[in-house]
Amino acid sequence: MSTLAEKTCSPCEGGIPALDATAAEALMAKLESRWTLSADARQISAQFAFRDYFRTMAFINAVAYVAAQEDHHPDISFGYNACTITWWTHAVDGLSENDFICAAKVDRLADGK
Ligand SMILES: C[C@H](O)[C@H](O)[C@H]1CNC2=NC(N)=NC(=O)C2=N1
Repeated sequence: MSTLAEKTCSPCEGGIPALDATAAEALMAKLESRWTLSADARQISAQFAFRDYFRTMAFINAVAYVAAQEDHHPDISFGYNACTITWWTHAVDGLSENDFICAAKVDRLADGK
């Protein structure tokens, strides 16, 4: 669906502004509809449901692999058969394009594309 998934994260150590709500909303349109933008436009998150604990953990490990490759790391919460992935860029205390690149890569993982 998205060429965002073909991009690579840029190292981010701050010094740039976070995306504003308008820019974040424009990038949201490139992600699958499972993603929601927080009310303050500083985070995006999505929930993923699975049949069992093993499948949930397998997906989380795949996301962790993407995070390690991109050097950009999500917050992840999980239970027996679901997990929530939240992306934000600590260095800018809000969203950067990196978050959307990683979310698009997670969409690709989840949808087998
Ligand atoms: C240099 C490197 O890009 C930074 O330390 C990265 C590591 N992973 C990161 N992950 C997230 N989510 N936000 C960051 O600001 C961040 N910084």
